Amino acid sequence: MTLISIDGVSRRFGDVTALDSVSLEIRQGEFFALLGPSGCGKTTLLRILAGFEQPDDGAVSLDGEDLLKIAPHRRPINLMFQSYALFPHMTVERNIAYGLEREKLPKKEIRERVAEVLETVGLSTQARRKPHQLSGGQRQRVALARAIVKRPRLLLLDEPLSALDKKVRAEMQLELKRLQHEVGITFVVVTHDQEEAMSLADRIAVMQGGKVEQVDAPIELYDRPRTPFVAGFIGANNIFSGKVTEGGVHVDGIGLLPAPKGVDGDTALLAVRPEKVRLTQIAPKAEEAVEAVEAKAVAEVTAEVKDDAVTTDEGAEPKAEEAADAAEAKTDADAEATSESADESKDEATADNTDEAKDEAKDESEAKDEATSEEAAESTAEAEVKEGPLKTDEGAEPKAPEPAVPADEAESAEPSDEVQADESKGEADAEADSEPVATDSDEAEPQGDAVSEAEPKPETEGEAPAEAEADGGTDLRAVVKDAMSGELDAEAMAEMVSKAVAGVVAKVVAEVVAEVIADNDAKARAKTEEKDETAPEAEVAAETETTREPAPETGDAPETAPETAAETVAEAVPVQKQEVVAESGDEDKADAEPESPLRGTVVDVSFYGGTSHIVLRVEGHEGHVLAATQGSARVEPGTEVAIGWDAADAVLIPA
Ligand SMILES: Nc1ncnc2c1ncn2[C@@H]1O[C@H](COP(=O)(O)OP(=O)(O)OP(=O)(O)O)[C@@H](O)[C@H]1O
Repeated sequence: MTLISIDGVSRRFGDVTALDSVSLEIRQGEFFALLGPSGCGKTTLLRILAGFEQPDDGAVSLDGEDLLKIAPHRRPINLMFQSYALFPHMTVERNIAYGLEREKLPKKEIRERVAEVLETVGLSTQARRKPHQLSGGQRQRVALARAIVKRPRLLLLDEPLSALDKKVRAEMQLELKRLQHEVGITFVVVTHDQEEAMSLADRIAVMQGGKVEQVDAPIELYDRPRTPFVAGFIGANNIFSGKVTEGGVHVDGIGLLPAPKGVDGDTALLAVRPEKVRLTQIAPKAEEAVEAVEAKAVAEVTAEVKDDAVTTDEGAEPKAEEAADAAEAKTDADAEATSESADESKDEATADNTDEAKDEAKDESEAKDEATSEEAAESTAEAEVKEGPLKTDEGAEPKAPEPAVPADEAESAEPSDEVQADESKGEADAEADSEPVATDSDEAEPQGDAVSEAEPKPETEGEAPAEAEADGGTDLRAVVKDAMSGELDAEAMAEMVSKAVAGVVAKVVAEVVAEVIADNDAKARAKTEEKDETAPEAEVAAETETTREPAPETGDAPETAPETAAETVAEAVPVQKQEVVAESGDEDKADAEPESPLRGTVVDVSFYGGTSHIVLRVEGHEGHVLAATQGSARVEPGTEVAIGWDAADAVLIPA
């Protein structure tokens, strides 16, 4: 039932139009809010209801009776001021009783009504205090008690909670709502605080520039804003301006965004709430997958090396274990670190004089003579590596990267870094170069030649051991052998084991990369064929999004280092296959929606109120796109994401 009817009310102050033909209805018993930015005319409308201001045009009625003809003090309306306007020299109960005393009601009735209202606002024990002896929240309750004790039909509250700090304000919001229900009085609150209006009011009139933009329940205002101003003013929103088409809203510089149906050809705003935005991580997931493969492979290979050393030669065990431990500590060492250390070793080795190199060669040949037990260990290690998770048998094995200078050209070439590396190994070593991890079961037999081929130590030229395996990592057999013979100190052993592990890991990563690329390429082809038969426009978008490196025809690995391989995986994995990092709403619905062309970068992630708030930068879009997800988001600044939403979750607003 309508209590107050406001019809075409205008109020001007000189050049300023404070109210411009405002019309709205306030229902009996409801908690109504006038919400809008400073200067939009809220207070002027409140003052007209209270009788302190007269409109230039329009009509206002209460229960169908012309309110404008009633003198302010005779209206069944009370106004609670922002400042509370308490009498400082009077006690709490006298402040509350004041209005009733002015009406000359019987003292007994006044006492009973004051006691009742003190009970309602929870101030019975503070009845004898003066305002300065109360907290802000308590003073606000006294002002409220004084307003409701007269039992008005309508209570007007101008920014009632603005003088309170945040915590007390939250408490008083609840208290105000409880009171309103309890006393059954119609409340009209003026506020510029949308959170306050949304949490207090049954319905809200959103005002802007002296006009009412929309009157609705809070949830409707939030879900179905009807004007651009309301869409931007109530809560956070992502707003895009574009042209309505059959497939969505076309935004210049971005493309076709998912949107509900509208009038084709109209210019409109598309509003999407942050919690409706779905983020799909593009790159990091694939990198993580590669890192996980690397870490797993390194750990397993290291374990193999350790086990072999323990079981085959007790005397050499401490050194080998030390080396393996050091290698384990280096599990996160990537190819870059490996090449860095290789460079260092090389520099050192080049600086060594020839005598030192000769000494080492001599030591090495002595070590070969003592090698029987080491060779046994070596063959065990080799066999284990072949049977383990790092499949290296020739049929399935991706090719290792080619050496920078082929071994058979090394001798004739000018001495470069690569040439030195090849020379150090000699001709017999050339085959081992292309197969850094043993792949032939015959090699499991202990053979003097195999030891010689695998020997990472320089023979004549003084090159560092690491150089000998520049094409794919140090041979594990040689590393284990040296570790057990105690020929090299622990630090050198650690470095070599690390390089050997890196070489094996590179192969495994390359293999995985090749599989993923081939898989994704097949899927992308299938998708393209599917789209050929359906929507031609969608095909263009899909092609733009999924243009990737061509997949190799065979299982051959790309000739890249592991980190490059990781990038390739990231590029090759279609967006649709990626992990959803922030999402709300019905997941089933998402499948049927056209994909949004939006791509963005996470700029900031903050967590408050149980929600992760994600700020994204999107090329072609002014300002940021906001996303929100319950709990902690699995996304970090810098992450590249695909941004989408269900068309039904977006709102189309005529521009
Ligand atoms: N007595 C007056 N004389 C001149 N201009 C006035 C007067 N009262 C209000 N205005 C102007 O009318 C417009 C609306 O003012 P009003 O106080 O109603 O806005 P409001 O929405 O309540 O703002 P706030 O939230 O800042 O209180 C403003 O531009 C204001 O400057």
